Amino acid sequence: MSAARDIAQPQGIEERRVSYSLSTSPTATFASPSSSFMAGGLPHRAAPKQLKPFHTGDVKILLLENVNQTGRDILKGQGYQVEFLKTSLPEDQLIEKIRDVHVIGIRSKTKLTAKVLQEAKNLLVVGCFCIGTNQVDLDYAAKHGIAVFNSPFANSRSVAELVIAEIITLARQLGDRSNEMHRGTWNKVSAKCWEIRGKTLGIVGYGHIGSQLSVLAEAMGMSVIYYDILTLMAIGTAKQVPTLDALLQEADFVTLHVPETPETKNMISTKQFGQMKKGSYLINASRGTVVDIPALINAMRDGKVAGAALDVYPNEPAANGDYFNSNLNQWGEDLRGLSNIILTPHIGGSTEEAQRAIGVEVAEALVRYINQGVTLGSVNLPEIAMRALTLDEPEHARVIYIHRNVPGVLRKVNEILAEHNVDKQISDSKGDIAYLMADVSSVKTDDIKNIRDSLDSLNSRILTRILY
Ligand SMILES: NC(=O)C1=CN([C@@H]2O[C@H](COP(=O)(O)OP(=O)(O)OC[C@H]3O[C@@H](n4cnc5c(N)ncnc54)[C@H](O)[C@@H]3O)[C@@H](O)[C@H]2O)C=CC1
Ligand SMILES: O=C(O)CCC(=O)C(=O)O
Repeated sequence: MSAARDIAQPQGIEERRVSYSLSTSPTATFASPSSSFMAGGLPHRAAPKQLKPFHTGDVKILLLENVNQTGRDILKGQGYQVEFLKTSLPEDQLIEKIRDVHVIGIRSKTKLTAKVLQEAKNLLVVGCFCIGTNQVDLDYAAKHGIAVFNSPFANSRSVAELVIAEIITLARQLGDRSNEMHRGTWNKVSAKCWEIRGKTLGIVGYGHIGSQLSVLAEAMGMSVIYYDILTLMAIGTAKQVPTLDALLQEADFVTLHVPETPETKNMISTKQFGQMKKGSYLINASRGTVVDIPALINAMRDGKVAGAALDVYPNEPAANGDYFNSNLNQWGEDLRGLSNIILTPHIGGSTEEAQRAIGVEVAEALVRYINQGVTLGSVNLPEIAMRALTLDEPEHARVIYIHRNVPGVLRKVNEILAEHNVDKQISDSKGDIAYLMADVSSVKTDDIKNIRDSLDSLNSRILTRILY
């Protein structure tokens, strides 16, 4: 890692607080967290000091995939240079762009693989303006001192509401009836159209979305069962079942809310469709790799599955347009030809409320990390928060040392820091990676340079940042 990854808090820029309308109603407002939270999570009377690193230079941020205005405003408000694009980028263009930036903001489509990240010599931090982080090589990022943040639940309610809409839409074949009417055909039928009251919803993955959905479904008179690799407290009268097979055999509607992992790849395939009740329904708003789509097509053609709603696909286009064709996914035409199938373009989290909240949450996490080194909410580094330095402390510096988690490092670091007054220090590890933060007082520019040079010379070093 090069020392160039120390970046500047541009001087003379005030940290601005922003309020946004993030409502459950169009008129309500939501204020972002208080400044004491911004200052590192602990109440403190003096104004937090604007930290700048040893080497100055403007913070360059690339925001892809139409990150919400709220996030853009917060980052621009800091005086950072923000480049904004509505789409994701193909790998070659991404590599060109990422070389130059300190921060990249993405959603679910941009693949930050090891190949891409190894070109990102200045990259300090990735902001995933979404829940899923499967699109980022988290391990590679951690091993190279690149922090990754996401928004763990700001769009959960939006996904849960979409799924509720889909359950009724499938049960009543609303998609097909609406399409027929659009073509001028009146087709008033009740055969194989059902109420959802009294039916069983099987939720696979009972996390933020699954559990939220459970409450909504019970409120509409459904019975809820769920399967999760963890033993989780049931909400309402929902019941955890011990195996996926047990869930598939009992549920009238199966809905998937698991992350993309090696274990969830093709989790629902021919064998699992075989276990499902005849005439049941499948909903997937998790990740496209979780369902084996050719197997779904067969199960629907056989009548085993009476309807399906898909929001996610193994391959998704980078931008809006006429891209959802057989070039993208070879089974595209077959899927579109089925009856009672709802196909949506990965919009589970696409509501004004969710996108605004995500914009605020992730942008604020990025600002805290850039300006203060605080890792609260990071998905790949240990979570560290320490009271901010304040304007009352003129000759202080914050030392951040990201290192390999091997024996003896703290002794060596503290030998280096021992010549100075360490006001506060904190260290934590996550797997192979450890993160140390120390505030030292009465340091002059030469001291800061010496501290950095000494830390940089340690074998365990991944990244040194000094903010002062
Ligand atoms: N369609 C869309 O726009 C959106 C899709 N998502 C997707 O939904 C997924 C779930 O989101 P959350 O509920 O917020 O995640 P979460 O992390 O809160 O919950 C996921 C649950 O799945 C469980 N799980 C993991 N592996 C499993 C396995 N092999 N079998 C059974 N259970 C397993 C976990 O233990 C956890 O309880 C995200 O990872 C993301 O991929 C999230 C937001 C929007
Ligand atoms: O809104 C997006 O782009 C992605 C939503 C999603 O899948 C997520 O939050 O994980």
